[in-house]
Amino acid sequence: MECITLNNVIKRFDAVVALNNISFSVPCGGRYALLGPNGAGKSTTMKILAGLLSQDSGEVYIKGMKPTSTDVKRILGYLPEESTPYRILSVRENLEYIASLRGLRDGQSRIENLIDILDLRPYERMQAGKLSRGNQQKLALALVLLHNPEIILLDEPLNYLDIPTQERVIKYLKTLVNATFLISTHIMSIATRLTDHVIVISHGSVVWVGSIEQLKSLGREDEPIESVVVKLMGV
Ligand SMILES: Nc1ncnc2c1ncn2[C@@H]1O[C@H](COP(=O)(O)OP(=O)(O)OP(=O)(O)O)[C@@H](O)[C@H]1O
Repeated sequence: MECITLNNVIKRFDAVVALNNISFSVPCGGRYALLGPNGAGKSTTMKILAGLLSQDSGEVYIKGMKPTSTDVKRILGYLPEESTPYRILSVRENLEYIASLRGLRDGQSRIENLIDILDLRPYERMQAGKLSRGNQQKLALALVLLHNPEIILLDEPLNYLDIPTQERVIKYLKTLVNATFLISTHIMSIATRLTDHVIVISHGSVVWVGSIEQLKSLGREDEPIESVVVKLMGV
């Protein structure tokens, strides 16, 4: 079954065609990276999938449902590229507020667990607006993962994180074996560690889809995977 589907999606911002008839799908349980040069349309795609932007034409489904539907909001976790938690609430208050909005029965235990996994314990009483950028990113990730979403859309998830935290986050995301992932990133090592398939887009259209193994096999022996991706992007 497909958990993420885009069929012939077009999105314009005035004269700019951000998405130009883009189509791809991610099977349920799939772990896909979305790669593309600056301005290719990755964040626009993610925002449409999260129900925050509407397409001009084409079809978009999350598990067969429209992204704006309440049922999708229950099962989807979306991390935007520049995520900002509620600045005047503390780390713990942010988590408690979202747990309560989502009506989570196991909210308290999930909050404790994520505070530990993301190493937020020393900052739990600090206002989010006073956190370092990296600690804000950790909180943003915790807020996205709090309800144990089935479909996880992450736009540059490891931005600002120090290396030990990157490793913790990678380890944790790997434990979520039943979730469907679409991860937009510019960093190939993040794609290869967190996903097993890639969708390469350029100028708002898909130019290549395949497994990381297939991607590697396109290059010469010892050719860095980044170099293969650059050729596919046509930049
Ligand atoms: N709100 C907006 N208003 C006008 N143009 C926009 C808007 N959002 C995106 N665009 C344009 O749409 C195109 C695709 O942008 P998008 O942010 O989706 O690309 P991206 O692949 O995420 O880029 P990057 O890797 O630089 O983050 C770009 O030309 C961008 O300038």
